Amino acid sequence: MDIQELRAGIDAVDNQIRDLFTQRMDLSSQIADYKRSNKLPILDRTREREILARLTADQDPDLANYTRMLFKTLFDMSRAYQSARMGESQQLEEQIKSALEASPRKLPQNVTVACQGVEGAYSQIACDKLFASAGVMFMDSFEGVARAVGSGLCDYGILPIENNLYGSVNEVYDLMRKHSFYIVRSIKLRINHSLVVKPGTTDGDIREIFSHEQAIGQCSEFLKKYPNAKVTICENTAMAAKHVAQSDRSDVAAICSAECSELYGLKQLHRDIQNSDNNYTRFICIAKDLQILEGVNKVSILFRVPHRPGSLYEVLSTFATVGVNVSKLESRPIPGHDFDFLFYADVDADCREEQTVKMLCDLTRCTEEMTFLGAYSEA
Ligand SMILES: C=C(O[C@@H]1C=C(C(=O)O)C=C[C@H]1O)C(=O)O
Repeated sequence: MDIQELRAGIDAVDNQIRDLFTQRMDLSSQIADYKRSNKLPILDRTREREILARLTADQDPDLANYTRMLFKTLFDMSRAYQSARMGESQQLEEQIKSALEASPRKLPQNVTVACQGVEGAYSQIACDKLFASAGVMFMDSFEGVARAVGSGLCDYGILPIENNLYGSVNEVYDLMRKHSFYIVRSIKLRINHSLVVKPGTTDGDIREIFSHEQAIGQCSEFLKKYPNAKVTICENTAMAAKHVAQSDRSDVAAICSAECSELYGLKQLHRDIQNSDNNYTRFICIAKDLQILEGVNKVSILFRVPHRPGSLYEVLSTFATVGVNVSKLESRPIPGHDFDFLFYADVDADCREEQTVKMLCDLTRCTEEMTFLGAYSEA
């Protein structure tokens, strides 16, 4: 057969592919309508896997790889079509616009704020800096804080998100996907830790040291001076201090703040024991509904991109196109999904600007999943 005939064959096949593609996209769009009415997510990975398995089952293995590539691209396009149909980006735009009109200018003061731990926790110190006269409710866990805000029990919640020496508080990042809340403010707190004991306990007595794992990590150099002491992780530094204060033992110590030491009647045996003086923890203040307060200059999002070359690049280039700096990019594995990751990004952008809203809408189109976590300023 000569090349002209072969190409005529390809043209005929292409016409069929084009018509079948149109038909497929039309069906996909109808599925989008069904999903919208039934509140179902766009992505159905199980269904996609089933399609790939069925189509490649009796194919030559070499060709099966190409079939997989072709259909993964078709799925991407089909989901993008569904998301445009469902108006995800339009919903986001409207949500931001109505929050800009309805939000208070500043954080209201006579409110209830959920903090993890007990009196004296660093979260409470962060809370005191943000709210002059808030009622604080202490929760057992970070998840408890997220739940208290989600259920409306508390107006706001404070959660630690990262430390510049020890890194991210992974549990809090994981909560952002599990619970629905928005970041409305963030605050950077300088952290100075002390080794505290009950009055009378001396360095030579110490056999066990209690603290939160972040504080233990931040004081790892100092802890080398106590090779014989067991290090025990607690939920919170304030809980560690309370535990030491209430213990009958005189061979225990805690790592916590100076404020906490005073609160529980303990003695600071050593101050400023963190590995570096440049030790900061960022806390986020969360609310159930989106609130965009005055002076916002940061935006946080959570997203997932498909497993194909260039998909993360596409997201990053969306930021680059509008000249937006990415101040943090974190990835977290998705529980139950092998080697599937979620990305969390903090970007320096002003949500009151049209181009930021447009950028966020563009992101809903080039990601498989994208959640707007809030627009806020950092103190
Ligand atoms: C069309 C659907 O939505 C998505 C797209 C799919 C496709 O194009 O075949 C399959 C699964 C979903 O991720 C569907 O749920 O069937």
